[in-house]
Amino acid sequence: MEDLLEIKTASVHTVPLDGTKLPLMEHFYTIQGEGYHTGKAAYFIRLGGCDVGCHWCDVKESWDANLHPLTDTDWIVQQAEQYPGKAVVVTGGEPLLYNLDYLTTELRKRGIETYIETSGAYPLSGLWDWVCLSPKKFKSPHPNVIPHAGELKVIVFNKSDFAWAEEHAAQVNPETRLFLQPEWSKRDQIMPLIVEYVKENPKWRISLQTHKYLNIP
Ligand SMILES: C[S@@+](CC[C@H](N)C(=O)[O-])C[C@H]1O[C@@H](n2cnc3c(N)ncnc32)[C@H](O)[C@@H]1O
Ligand SMILES: Nc1nc2[nH]cc(C(=O)O)c2c(=O)[nH]1
Ligand code: SF4
Ligand SMILES: [Mg+2]
Repeated sequence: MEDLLEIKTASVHTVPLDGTKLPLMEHFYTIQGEGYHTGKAAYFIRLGGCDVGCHWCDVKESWDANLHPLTDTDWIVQQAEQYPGKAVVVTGGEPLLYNLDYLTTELRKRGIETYIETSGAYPLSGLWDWVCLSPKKFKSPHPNVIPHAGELKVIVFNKSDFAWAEEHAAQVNPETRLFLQPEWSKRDQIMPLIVEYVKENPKWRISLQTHKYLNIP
């Protein structure tokens, strides 16, 4: 019994606040599938841990940070450096749970552009060339993230999400690019509504999860 308890206790991460270690779920070089940078080669860093609780989340395996090994940030940066595409997408889970200053500083020193996918549920850390803010009903975005959004990418699960998208569009900068992305499991029902909505409200663009159609990570 005691052994078990010890193992359980030892598996709970204490993530250093200086960002020199991060819980890494997976990392892969692929094509950005969504949003403004769709089609661009990028190295993805997926950090474990999220408490936002979107019922339709397509990476629920990321939620428990303790399942994902605490990894030296220097090692992560070394992996990113090996690829010809000089852009990194930091995602999760919710990457803003962690201090991303060290990770992004080290990436930038090596001439790598830094992009983040975030719900904005926690304050912004890190130096970013592009912030994709995808706000959620389940935990509102932190006010310090909103002005940094290069793009606002709202997931449309039902009709009421259009009005909700407009509420957030009213809060971002006038230059922030606006995207509506169908929730994957509802795409067949929702896509025709998004098409009609964008034709009537052309400040919005459609974002599709193109990597899922291409069968790539
Ligand atoms: C898995 S999340 C991780 C980053 C961050 N937690 C967030 O939600 O922005 C990456 C992107 O996938 C989107 N996403 C997650 N589940 C989805 C689904 N079922 N259909 C469409 N987009 C989804 C999120 O809104 C976000 O833009
Ligand atoms: N190819 C590809 N593009 C993506 N854009 C955002 C993703 C994410 O899960 O954050 C993602 C992803 O998982 N794969
Ligand atoms: S905030 Fe992102 S990672 Fe967290 S549950 Fe929602 S979609 Fe999934
Ligand atoms: Mg994804």
